[in-house]
Amino acid sequence: MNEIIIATKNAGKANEFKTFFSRYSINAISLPELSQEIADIEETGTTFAENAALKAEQIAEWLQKPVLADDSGLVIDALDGRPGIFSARYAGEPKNDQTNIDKVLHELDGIDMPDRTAHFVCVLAVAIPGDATIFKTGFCEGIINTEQAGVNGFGYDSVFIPDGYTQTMAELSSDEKNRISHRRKAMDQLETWVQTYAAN
Ligand SMILES: O=P(O)(O)OP(=O)(O)OP(=O)(O)OC[C@H]1O[C@@H](n2cnc3c(O)ncnc32)[C@H](O)[C@@H]1O
Ligand SMILES: [Mg+2]
Repeated sequence: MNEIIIATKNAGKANEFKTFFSRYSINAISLPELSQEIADIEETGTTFAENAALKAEQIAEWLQKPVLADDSGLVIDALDGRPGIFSARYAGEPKNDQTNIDKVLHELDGIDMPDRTAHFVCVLAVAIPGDATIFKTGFCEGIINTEQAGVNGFGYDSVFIPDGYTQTMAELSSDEKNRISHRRKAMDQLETWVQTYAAN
């Protein structure tokens, strides 16, 4: 079976990519599954694209193989776009989904539903040794609930209600999330590349 390395240590993301790539009979392999230990890449960029490129290009260089990286995050309008590129570590080190959620809910305290609009962003970078890096972006619009609900997914899913739904992303099945998510939308943009890769 064809393989692709996914430059992530986030198990939630990795599982979503495994599902997406299984449609093309491609085995998506995340960093903790490799036999060699891969050091953390510092996400020093100022945009999702810069951080996605840092992750994909450094690991493609080390492994001399095509590598896909995902840099993603939650952009909340009432917080001037925060946590944005800082989503993973919004409440500081070590990164922790629950303390990040607590911080966001606290900062939105007193803000009514219509003003709690937000969107998830996913930027994918595909780095191929010797080639120009490819970038694709996807969005998922919604609102931040006043309380947490649901246990599926990861990150901020338990407080994010996608537009057109009454449940949080964490109350949706993984199939449903994978149909509407920012990550899925970005993967849809990458479809032509993935089809070519699968055929080789
Ligand atoms: O860098 P890698 O190793 O891929 O893992 P990470 O978790 O640090 O990933 P990012 O740097 O891209 O930060 C993304 C953060 O944005 C949030 N996030 C991204 N996609 C999400 C999703 O589908 N559902 C909920 N939260 C998400 C979540 O807090 C992630 O930790
Ligand atoms: Mg990260």
